[in-house]
Amino acid sequence: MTAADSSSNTSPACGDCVLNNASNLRKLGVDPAGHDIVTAVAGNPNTGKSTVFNALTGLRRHVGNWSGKTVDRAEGSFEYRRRRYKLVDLPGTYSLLSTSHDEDIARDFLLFGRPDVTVVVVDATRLERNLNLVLQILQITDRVVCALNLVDEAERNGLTVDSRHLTRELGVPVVPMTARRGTGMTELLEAVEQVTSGAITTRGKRVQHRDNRVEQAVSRLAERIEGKFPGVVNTRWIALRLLEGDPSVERAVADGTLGELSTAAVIAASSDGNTT
Ligand SMILES: Nc1nc2c(ncn2[C@@H]2O[C@H](COP(=O)(O)OP(=O)(O)OP(=O)(O)O)[C@@H](O)[C@H]2O)c(=O)[nH]1
Ligand SMILES: [Mg+2]
Repeated sequence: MTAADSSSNTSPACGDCVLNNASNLRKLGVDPAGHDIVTAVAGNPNTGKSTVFNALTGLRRHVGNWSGKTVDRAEGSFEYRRRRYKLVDLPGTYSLLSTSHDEDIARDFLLFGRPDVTVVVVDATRLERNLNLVLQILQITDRVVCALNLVDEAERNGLTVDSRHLTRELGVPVVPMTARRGTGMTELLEAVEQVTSGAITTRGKRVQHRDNRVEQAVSRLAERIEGKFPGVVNTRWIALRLLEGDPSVERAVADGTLGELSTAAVIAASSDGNTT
């Protein structure tokens, strides 16, 4: 694997993450029983997520609902190098900000379900727009593999993406692929295996704020969140959302539900009372 950051060491091997986080996953409607690794598939709409999902699971998928919602959730399983993977297809989203149910679901699953690895499928022909979501996900988790899909389309349009450079820039493996033809699938599996086994460690790019005062405000607020809700994960991300005025996160802090392990469902439910 060419991940440039194999020397860095912020992402621990996570062979036991599923066990540690099983109850949270169940609360989010995903039962990891019988699996070693939970893998989320995220990405903008129409980037080939289902194509990747189907190729990996051989179409052995179960379609359910996110609890209390009518957004389809596809789950499937596969085995690779003697480990059982559960694959969870998240709704296609442009961002993780709280502007729609789909975004809430994707965000909450990544924040509180803490999958062992997230495959973010990006469209190589629309890289700039797609990287927005990748960068947002990297603020939440380092355990990411970027599937750079639709490389055939990009080539047809005269575009070449330097995936090694992108790997260095993002700090996570970027795997070029043409999922419709099955090209790059083995490399994707290998990258997923290496990230989850700890064979390579990743250090996702963190967005730095140029203004020092913003950084200080985020740190101070994150400390206070940690003080008020000990053990809550991703305090920095929550602090940023509060500073941006994210209404669902504001509500979860104000009514104390942020401290509950079922926060995910609470945030999603309080941000939009309707099921779509
Ligand atoms: N040319 C090309 N087309 C692809 C590739 N991968 C997927 N597609 C096509 O892109 C379209 C969308 O693929 P999907 O797998 O449904 O994408 P998705 O991200 O699941 O879409 P949503 O669930 O609607 O967000 C389909 O017509 C696929 O056949 C690829 O590598 N190259
Ligand atoms: Mg799909």
